[in-house]
Order: sequence, then C-alpha cells, then structure tokens
Amino acid sequence: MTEENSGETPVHSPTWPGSVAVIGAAGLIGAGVVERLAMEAVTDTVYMTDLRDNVLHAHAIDIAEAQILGGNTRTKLVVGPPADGTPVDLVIVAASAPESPDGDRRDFLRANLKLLRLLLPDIQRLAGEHGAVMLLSNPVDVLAEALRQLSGISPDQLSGISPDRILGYSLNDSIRFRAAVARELGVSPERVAGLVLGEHGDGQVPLFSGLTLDGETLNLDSDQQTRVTTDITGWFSRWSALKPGRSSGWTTPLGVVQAVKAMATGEIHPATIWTGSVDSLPDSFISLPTRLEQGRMVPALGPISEAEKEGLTEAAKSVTAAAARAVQDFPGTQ
Ligand SMILES: NC(=O)c1ccc[n+]([C@@H]2O[C@H](COP(=O)([O-])OP(=O)(O)OC[C@H]3O[C@@H](n4cnc5c(N)ncnc54)[C@H](O)[C@@H]3O)[C@@H](O)[C@H]2O)c1
Ligand SMILES: O=C(O)C[C@H](O)C(=O)O
Repeated sequence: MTEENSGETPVHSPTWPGSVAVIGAAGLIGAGVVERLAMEAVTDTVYMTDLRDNVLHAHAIDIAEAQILGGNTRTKLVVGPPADGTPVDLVIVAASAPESPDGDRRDFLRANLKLLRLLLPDIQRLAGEHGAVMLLSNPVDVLAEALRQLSGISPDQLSGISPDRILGYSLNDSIRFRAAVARELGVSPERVAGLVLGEHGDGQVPLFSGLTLDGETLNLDSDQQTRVTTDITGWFSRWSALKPGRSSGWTTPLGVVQAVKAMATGEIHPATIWTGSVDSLPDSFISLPTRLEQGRMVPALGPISEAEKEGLTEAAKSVTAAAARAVQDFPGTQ
C-alpha cells in the first residue's frame, strides 16, 4: 500500500463520508470518481483498488499533483484497501468487464455478475456493518438486485450488506431527460427540471407529471412526450453506434460526486435503491427519489401519475426477474 499526499492542508471536517473505497479505480469512471472526490475534497481518504496496479499508481500520482494545482490536498489517496481492514463509509463499485455495447446495458450482465460474485467478499469486508455500497457497473439496477439476492441478508441483521445500504448510480437519465425536453422546446436545459425513475435502460420512467420550466409546471402534449421518450430511450443505442470504446466519463464522475454530496447532507436525489419499503411496488431495485437517513437509503417518492406508477411497477418486476434469472443461470464459475 502506498500513499499520495499526507493531507497537510486541512480544509473542513466532514462527518460523512470519512472514507471511500473505489473498486475499479484504474478505469475511466472509477478514476474519474477518485479525481472528483479528491478535487472537491469530499472525503478524508480514498482507497483505490483495481486489477491494474500500475495504472492505479499512475492515477494516484497524477491526481495528487492535480490537487496541489487545485489548491486543496485534504483528500488522501491510498492505493490498495485499508491496511488494517477498517471498513469505509462508502464503497463505490466501478469495476467492469470491458464494454462492447450493442445498445442494451443488459448485454454486460453475464460478465459483470461474474465480476460482482468475485468481488462480493471484498465489498462486504470494505463496507463492514455500516458502509453504503454504490454500484456504477451496468446493468446497474439488475446488479444491485442481484447483489441483494446474493447477500441474502434482511435489513435487521447486522452482518452482510442489508438492501437499504445498497444503491446504484442512475442520475444520468434525468440529465438526458432535461436535455431532451430542452431540445423539444428549444430552450436551455438549465431552465428545465425533471426526474427519470425506473430502470437505467429500457425500463426508464420519465416523470412528465413533475416537469418544470423556470420552476413552473410544464405540461407537454402527447406528441411532445412521445418525441422526448423516444429521444431518451434511444440514448444508449446512439452512443453505442458511435463505438467510442468508452462510457460517459465526463458526466458520470461529476454526477456520482453530486450524489455522494447529496447523501452527505440528506438531500433528496434520484438513485437506484431497494423498493422494499414502498408498499405499492414489488420488491426490487429501481431508481427512486431517495435520501440517506442514518446510514440507510430511504425512498422519498412524491405523488406521481397512475401511468408512471404502472411504469415503475413494470420496471421493478423486470429487474427482479432478470436478476433472479441471471443469479441462477450464470453461476460464478462460468
Ligand atoms: N450507472 C451509470 O450511469 C454508468 C455510467 C457510466 C458507466 N457505467 C458503467 O460503469 C462501469 C465502468 O465503466 P468504465 O468506462 O470505467 O470501464 P473501464 O473498462 O474503463 O473500467 C473498468 C475497470 O474495472 C477494472 N476491473 C475489472 N475486473 C476487476 C476486478 N476483478 N477487480 C478490480 N477491478 C477490476 C478494470 O481493470 C478497469 O480498470 C461499466 O460497467 C459501465 O457500463 C455506468
Ligand atoms: O455505460 C455506459 O456506456 C453509459 C452509461 O450507462 C450511461 O448511461 O451513462
């Protein structure tokens, strides 16, 4: 284990997260998340792990030097897990099999479930009894549900990862919703606010009922809603068709760190969470408005339309079925 920066420039004393572990920290998204956490001094220590140790070291050196340039060296970067085995407050899983997307994030399920099984003991060790686990790897909702099924732990048990400590990053859909509505109206996306819930993929549910423009309720007619829905559901195939050999390395690290900051302050934000405490939804993992409350992700779903409720129910069923199938069909040895 080596350390970059000794944290000699104290800035402020955060309560949460005091420490973060990023698994897959040599990759595009993992390294980007480490960089944002460090540059925004969101935590005291970031532990970086990946198979590619040399790349991890290079990122740690480079980011530590960028911190000096940025004028804030509070966050200490450590290559490797905590040496004494102390759990961290937040484990971020960005490890992934190489992407060869063909328009559907579920194409990565087999390979990434295998990886998740492999990483499960590390994730459990790092999270300990209280840490939160944020999955980034795709398909994020199905993997989060698979993690719950693999952990097999109920929320009141003290060991393992209880489902309300698992979350997935799915904020990008809401950003693309704002962009698509702005395109439809010919306005700047900063003026549009709106949320996408459901599955990060084909089962996404744009909340047209909650759209606003300049803070005022925005009603799109059905043709406009159809065009916007087509626009956002087509995002991943348009992206895949570019064959960029990379995922959304600019948006995602920024969004992840915004989500972490929202968790730290108890602010409501959209994330893939366990639906277990929402009576009207089947047990699953989908994106819902949520906040971190005493170490648990708590749903904060406001009023939505009947059609939106139906969309969420369908997404939840589909995610659970896909996870159950995958857990059964793709054992860890394959
Ligand atoms: N949820 C979202 O909105 C969202 C957004 C962007 C990317 N993603 C997903 O995030 C994942 C990472 O994307 P990326 O572009 O950074 O991919 P990448 O290929 O650049 O990085 C993946 C990293 O995982 C590492 N890795 C593989 N096996 C490992 C293991 N056993 N232990 C530790 N590390 C291991 C690799 O060495 C690599 O550094 C992908 O699954 C991608 O689909 C999700
Ligand atoms: O994984 C990707 O390539 C894209 C990611 O799921 C995203 O929506 O940004």
